[in-house]
Amino acid sequence: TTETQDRETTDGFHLVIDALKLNDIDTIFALPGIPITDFLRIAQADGMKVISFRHEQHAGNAAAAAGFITGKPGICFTVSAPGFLNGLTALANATTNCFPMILISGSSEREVVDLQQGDYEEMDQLAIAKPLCKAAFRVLHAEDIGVGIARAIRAAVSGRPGGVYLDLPAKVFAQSVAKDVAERSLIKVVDPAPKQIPAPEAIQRAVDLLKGAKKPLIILGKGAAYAQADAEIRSFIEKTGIPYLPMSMAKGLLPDNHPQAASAARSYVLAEADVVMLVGARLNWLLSHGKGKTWGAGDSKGWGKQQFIQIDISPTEADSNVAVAAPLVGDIGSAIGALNQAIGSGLGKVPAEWTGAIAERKDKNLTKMAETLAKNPPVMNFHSALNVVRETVKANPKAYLVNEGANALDFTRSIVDMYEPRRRLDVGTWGIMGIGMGFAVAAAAVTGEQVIAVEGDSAFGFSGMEVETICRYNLPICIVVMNNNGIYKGTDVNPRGDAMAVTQFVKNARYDMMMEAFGGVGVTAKNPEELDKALKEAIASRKPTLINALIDESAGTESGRITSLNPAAAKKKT
Ligand SMILES: Cc1ncc(Cc2csc(CCOP(=O)(O)OP(=O)(O)O)c2C)c(N)n1
Ligand SMILES: [Mg+2]
Repeated sequence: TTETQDRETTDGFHLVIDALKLNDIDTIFALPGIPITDFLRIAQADGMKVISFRHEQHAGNAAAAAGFITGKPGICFTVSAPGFLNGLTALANATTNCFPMILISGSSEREVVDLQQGDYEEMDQLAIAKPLCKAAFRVLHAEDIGVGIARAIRAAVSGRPGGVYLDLPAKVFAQSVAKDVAERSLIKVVDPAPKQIPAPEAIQRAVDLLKGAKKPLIILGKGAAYAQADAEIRSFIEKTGIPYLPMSMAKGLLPDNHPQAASAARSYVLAEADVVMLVGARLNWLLSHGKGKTWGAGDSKGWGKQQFIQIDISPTEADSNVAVAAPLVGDIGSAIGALNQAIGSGLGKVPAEWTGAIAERKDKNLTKMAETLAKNPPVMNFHSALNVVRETVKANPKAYLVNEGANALDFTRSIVDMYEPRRRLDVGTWGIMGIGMGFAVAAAAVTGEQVIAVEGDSAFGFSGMEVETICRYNLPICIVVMNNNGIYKGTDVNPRGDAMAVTQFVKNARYDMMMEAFGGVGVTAKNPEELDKALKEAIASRKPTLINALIDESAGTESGRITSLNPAAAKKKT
């Protein structure tokens, strides 16, 4: 109307940017195309950091990792339909990992989609996203963009964090809105992740259980790392003297060489503990569902003797697998803070039989590992290569370590100690391949810190094209491809002999040349000395680097640590 034209106006493009900026969000991970290209150009011109990827899954993974690192929702923008679908894997994985991210996709107009009239990239994206994420919203009027972004932020970070989908039909971007109306429509979200204070009786129940324990154990999950309650957690562990086990992305919450770290005696402590306190750790497949041999039970489905305390922000997590004697519902910072309050200077000494037995097994296992690591076989294997990475991370504790693969994952998790919180980013709850380059770009772009990505050669292949993205933004990322010529190993055989075996790759592939193709540094490392030299140079130069580490192709095992999940393996067991 003339009245609107008379007053100054803004539009949907600018309202999205203003809403993100108002909520201290300054970075967007995206892949341009209809209908978001102009939006991304305007966002970049407006001072937002816009990082364009070569595949939307990796833009989405970057948004998820940014969420885990910062506690603010990472933002991923995609085009409609196929671009949206490519982003969904990252959105679903973020939701499974409880990482806060918002996937914002352009979409076709509702009237065309709802009549299925065959629009360009037509898809009912909102309906498809809903089952795969924590919350999903659509905005049809530019005046509602403020509410849409606010709801998406609050849904992503409040309670148990997760992935949120926000659907923006193309024409919303171009809608004009009177400036004064627009200003009033924006929301700066107040307290998006409110503290959830645990009930005093829940605290007391947990303390009583710990007081009576002869063999207590604390398990730190990635939820404990995400909580950014590092000092509270460290204080509770050191005041009680209770041994602890960090799950992979909780490594570094306390330094992995901490005297109370029990990772080197993992199987012993899980089977023998009598009271186990889970902190932001779910009793899922990664902890054998709290049942069976892992927990000292006779048969595979049996429950162990453990009594569980479970600190989780979700009130419905307890009893998901086995009974939880002391559910402690709340945010981890508040829960651990209240526990620290309740125990004062501590709970009394942990029985020496327990800590002594753990120390004995730790020493034995660490000595065995040191001997293995000291070997320098003629053909570099996972151990001799990862011994170099171990020393490199020890010398650069603030570096981010991205890790995926099977053997490349399992061996790195046990050999490479972490010393700082939230520095290890890996395949998480799903065990998904392909997170590597997206996670690496996010860590480098959001923190400016050096990133070392230890990649199985198969795992690297899922996101390898993003080396161009890494070079384009000149990010301090050093990729170490553990090249053993295949998935799990390179020695598989095709009995017919008429083609490579299904898990094999081109022998001694030159992944390093992929990095050189885009102006980065490519190196082949045939032995630990060459690997060490290349890693040192990459960290000194902070240049995008890919080290093609040639690994003994017979060194791995099928599926690494989870061989038993293969159906054939399970069949043999019956
Ligand atoms: C999206 C997706 N597709 C397939 C798979 C299944 C898988 C698990 S681990 C892995 C790669 C193992 O080979 P890699 O060379 O990376 O490591 P290494 O053992 O050191 O040789 C695959 C394909 C998963 N988890 N996710
Ligand atoms: Mg491999």
